[in-house]
Amino acid sequence: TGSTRPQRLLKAVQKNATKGDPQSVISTIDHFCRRCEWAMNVGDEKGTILDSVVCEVSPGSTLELGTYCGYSTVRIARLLAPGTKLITLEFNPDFAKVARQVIEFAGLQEKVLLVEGPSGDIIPKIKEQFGITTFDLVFLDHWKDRYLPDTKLLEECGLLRKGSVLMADNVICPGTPDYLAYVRSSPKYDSKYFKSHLEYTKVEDGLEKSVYLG
Ligand SMILES: O=C(NC/C=C/[C@H]1OC[C@H](O)[C@@H]1O)c1cc([N+](=O)[O-])cc(O)c1O
Ligand SMILES: [Mg+2]
Repeated sequence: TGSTRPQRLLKAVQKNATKGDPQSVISTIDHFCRRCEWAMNVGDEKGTILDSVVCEVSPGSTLELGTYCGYSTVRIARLLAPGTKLITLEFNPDFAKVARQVIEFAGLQEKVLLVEGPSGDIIPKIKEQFGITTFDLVFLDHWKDRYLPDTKLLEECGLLRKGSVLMADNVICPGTPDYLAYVRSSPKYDSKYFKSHLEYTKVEDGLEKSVYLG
């Protein structure tokens, strides 16, 4: 049977990027998505905004929801300080298989813990299983109807602290209306919209940065 898009994206990385060079992996994926096949990576325009927030927060502990092919995993992990880690959750085993290879090709496997399974099941186990107290940064990029329930779950599990930053992709396209209404109206959050475009297109999309106030 034929290959899948994630597999073709991985082949492009293995062929064109430089092993151990995260920037070349990022550039190769962006080129592949612009010139060959669109794929749902956060992309270079929103990625630059995400980079600036990662650098500002300089997180000791980071959670990513929705790994897909590992593009944003590489973007974030390349900016993390030595000794700090990123936990990324992916439900789809085929995506996880590709992502592991992309992350390894970038040479970032020591900074990344990829956990396969449904976020709703994994989040309540994170404290005990991975020795995390709270997350300094959370990047939400998984199923759009899971952003709100998983955010409430993070609160309930005591995984957020005063100042924890949530960065949410796709708040306009495909859209996460219930999540957006929640973080923009709740007194527990200070929320700000970074207007941009859907990856590799001219369609409006953006990132919502929400600081947990405790
Ligand atoms: O569904 C999106 N992301 C959620 C990913 C869902 C898949 O990955 C996690 C889960 O295994 C599921 O199979 C998405 C969709 C678009 N889009 O334009 O359709 C753009 C984006 O940036 C997106 O993150
Ligand atoms: Mg996305």
